[in-house]
Amino acid sequence: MAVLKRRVPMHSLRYFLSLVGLFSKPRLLPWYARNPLGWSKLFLGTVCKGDFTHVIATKYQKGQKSRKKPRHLGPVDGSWQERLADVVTPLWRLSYEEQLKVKFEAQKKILQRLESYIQMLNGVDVTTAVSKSERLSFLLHPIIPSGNIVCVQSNHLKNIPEKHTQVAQYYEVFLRQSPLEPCLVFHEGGYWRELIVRTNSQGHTMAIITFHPQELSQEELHGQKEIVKEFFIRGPGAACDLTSLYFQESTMTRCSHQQSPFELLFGEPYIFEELLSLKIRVSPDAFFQINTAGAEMLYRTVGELAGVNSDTILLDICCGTGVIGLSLAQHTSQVLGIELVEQAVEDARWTAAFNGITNSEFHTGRAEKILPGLLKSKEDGQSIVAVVNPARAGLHYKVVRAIRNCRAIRRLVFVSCKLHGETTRNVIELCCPPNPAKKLLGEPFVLQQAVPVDLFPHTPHCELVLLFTR
Ligand SMILES: C[S@@+](CC[C@H](N)C(=O)[O-])C[C@H]1O[C@@H](n2cnc3c(N)ncnc32)[C@H](O)[C@@H]1O
Repeated sequence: MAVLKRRVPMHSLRYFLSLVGLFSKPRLLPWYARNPLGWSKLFLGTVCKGDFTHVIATKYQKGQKSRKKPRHLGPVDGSWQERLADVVTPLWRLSYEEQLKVKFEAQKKILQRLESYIQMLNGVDVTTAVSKSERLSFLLHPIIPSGNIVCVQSNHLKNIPEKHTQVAQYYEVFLRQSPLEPCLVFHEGGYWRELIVRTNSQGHTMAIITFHPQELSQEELHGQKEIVKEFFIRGPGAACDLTSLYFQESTMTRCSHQQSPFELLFGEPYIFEELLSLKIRVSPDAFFQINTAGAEMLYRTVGELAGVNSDTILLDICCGTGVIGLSLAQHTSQVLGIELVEQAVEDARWTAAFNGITNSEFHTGRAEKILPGLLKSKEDGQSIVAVVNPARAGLHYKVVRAIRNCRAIRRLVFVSCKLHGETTRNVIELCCPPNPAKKLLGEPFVLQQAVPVDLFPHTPHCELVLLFTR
């Protein structure tokens, strides 16, 4: 059995005791464009060609004849370890310089397609030589490398810290001795589901176990919690020296704290991180960037592009634990944060109070519900800078519409972890000519600058910071 990380989530590393990931189809990545057509065709994945695994495998196995082998009997190309590395960290064979080049070109291609589409919407003839050229009308900065590349040898995957590997390995020991089956495929039963490990720069470690209770009684469930707690306090797992162990009983694939509470089995309830001179509190349900040094580079970039001053109201939409707004609070008149996850908002309020920040206000709930009303109450001529940092699903169209129709917002910083699908639609709706049918009435934004920031070395993921003004 191997301990695998199945995907690269934004806020933590999850481990699954399953080889399922290795058999999944190669995922297509959006870096190869064909002809620019409609935006949905352009950006929704249908025009992608190839994937990193394929490209790298081709590069390294030229001249080798392909052999057919049954998929379940053993590795076809290279060792299992290499295949796993190809799936989880497809760029691992490239030098870091080469990785940055690949990522920069990928971001540039996406921006070129986006720009020509926006030009087309605005009536520019995209067949002319200038618009067909590779030049962009806005400033695309060189990619900012990850601040701190940590290449720890842990299960041979370069993006997993040693501590995470250690906790995952002890969890595996625990699972092997448990009479209850692990839950490998959600709908196929089993109890022990995911392990999420979070570490901070001081080495404090929070582990969160999600567990499917199946038919267990409350008493039996209590018994299991005691057993796993004992394993990590006094049993072999004590070697991990966990700062906290959380347990979430979960009958859905994903549950918020409200749906099913994170129960602290032992230790400290929070983990703290030092970033941009702030001490930040992080709860188990709150998002936090996985690469703190890289995140600092990202937030500095956002701060520079936001260009706030003491008269500015800074809107931090999808603010998580509030780091972006709070790191700029002293340069603004007020910070207004909106965030869906209640624990993250509580963290943001705690962080503001602990760091002596008194000009911030955080709202819990969906941005699409809160923002329109919040903007109405601020229509007194004061300039507003908006920063949006949505999850991969992008912003709800009501958020885009509220921003677009608020005259006080002349400057917008959009942090995208994946300029794709809905996020591309967001950008188009921010920049297209006024469209009464869609209630997009305000002046269009113009993309001025784009800065790719690499938070995820060895993987194809890259953050992109976009500055729009009007
Ligand atoms: C990529 S994270 C960014 C968080 C924060 N800016 C940071 O850097 O830590 C996206 C955040 O958006 C929140 N979110 C998702 N959907 C939302 C919605 N409809 N309204 C408000 N926040 C939402 C998530 O809970 C998550 O905290």
